[in-house]
Amino acid sequence: MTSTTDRAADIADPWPAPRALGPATATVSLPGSKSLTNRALLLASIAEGPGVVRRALRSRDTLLMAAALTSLGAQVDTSGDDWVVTPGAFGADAEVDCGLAGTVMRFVPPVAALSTGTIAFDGDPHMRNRPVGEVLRALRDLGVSIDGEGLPFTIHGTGAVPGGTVVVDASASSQFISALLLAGARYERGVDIRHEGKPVPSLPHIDMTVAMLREHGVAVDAPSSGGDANRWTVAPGPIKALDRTIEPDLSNAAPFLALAAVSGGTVTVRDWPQATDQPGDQLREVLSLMGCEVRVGDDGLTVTGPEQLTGIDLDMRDIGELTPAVAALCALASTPSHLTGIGHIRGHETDRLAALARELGSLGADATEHPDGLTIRPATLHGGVFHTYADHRMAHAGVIIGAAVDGVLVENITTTSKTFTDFAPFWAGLF
Ligand SMILES: O=C(O)C1=C[C@@H](OP(=O)(O)O)[C@@H](O)[C@H](O)C1
Ligand SMILES: C=C(OP(=O)(O)O)C(=O)O
Repeated sequence: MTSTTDRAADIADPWPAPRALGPATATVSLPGSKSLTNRALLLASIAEGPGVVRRALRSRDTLLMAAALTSLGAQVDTSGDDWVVTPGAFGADAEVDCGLAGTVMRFVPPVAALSTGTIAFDGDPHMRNRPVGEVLRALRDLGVSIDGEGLPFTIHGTGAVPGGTVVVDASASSQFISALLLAGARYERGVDIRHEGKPVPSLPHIDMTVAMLREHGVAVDAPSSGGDANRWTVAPGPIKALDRTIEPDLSNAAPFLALAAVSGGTVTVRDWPQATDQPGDQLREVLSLMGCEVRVGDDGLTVTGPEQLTGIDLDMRDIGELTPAVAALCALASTPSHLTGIGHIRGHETDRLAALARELGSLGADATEHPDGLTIRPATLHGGVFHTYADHRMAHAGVIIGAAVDGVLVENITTTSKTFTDFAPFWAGLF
């Protein structure tokens, strides 16, 4: 994990991003998915018996999730690659550090509400700006006692949650819906959630939640499986214990595949699943649209970059977390790009639309932010410092540009440890 001293050193001494001097060729095995690992850990902690999360991602976000569940009363053995989770009585008073992990700040409170203890939540300085009020409001409506409207907040558990129907505006984050669904089977009446508001982003992440709940034997109705639009229900009942294996993180594949795209090289990501709920799978389509050759074979997903990348017009509402990497590719494309549907990513690890426009612009890109997206036109880029705002995916954007442009320095490269421990040496090893 990155210490405060390491972070200070990174800021004083930004990391020279390796430059691809010819077509890059690489085959990589990537660490596990953050979204799958944190859902798997949480569900295992409230299941009927001990479970195993194989090939769990070991990174800041997942260790924070393991620590949070442990402080509630579960046992999470993170000593090997396969993490064993033993549910326990949730009764101790606890303090939960959310770090900068949306999945911890949104997913843990609905489970903490099952405790008889008092659970206090806080996190990194920027975490206090990220939206969570709707989750807390919904939990109050479902019968939970909470002090606070946003981070920091405290849950006063009584050992049971009545549950029932609730209306949520999830236009700021799909995680609001996933959070309530993940705990809902353990509520006395389950949950019946209706979304009211602008469209919900990142819908594939809610489908991931629904699929994993069903694998645990939970009965779920969802719009994507024939249910009413904007309505999700979970029936009360037991959560089966499971032994499951985590897929590689396909969103974190973005910089690696982008390396092929910007260098005209060929990169293979091993163990690309044939079928998956991860939105990162849509990189196949995005990279094809930009002119890459993309094929899935027995060895994984292979991308070969074109001579020149083509810009794209793309609604990214479903795949907002891919925006920094895609925006970096757009800044290197020979035609304009319009990325839309992503106003909500202003509430991610940083305001990603503002940060991308500023940082790509500081390297010479013609990038304009709009309320719900970015326009990026062709321009000649140059070196300079790329600031990351403690955002792992901003760092990915920086290294992608740095692979194609001389003299790019990425500030606070170790912020990548949020979802990828030792990213910098791994990335440098490809050059
Ligand atoms: O449920 C999840 O695991 C996630 C949902 C998405 O959040 P938003 O809906 O807030 O974009 C995504 O961006 C985030 O990286 C992970
Ligand atoms: C938005 C992201 O993370 P979080 O889970 O913290 O919301 C992300 O990883 O791009």
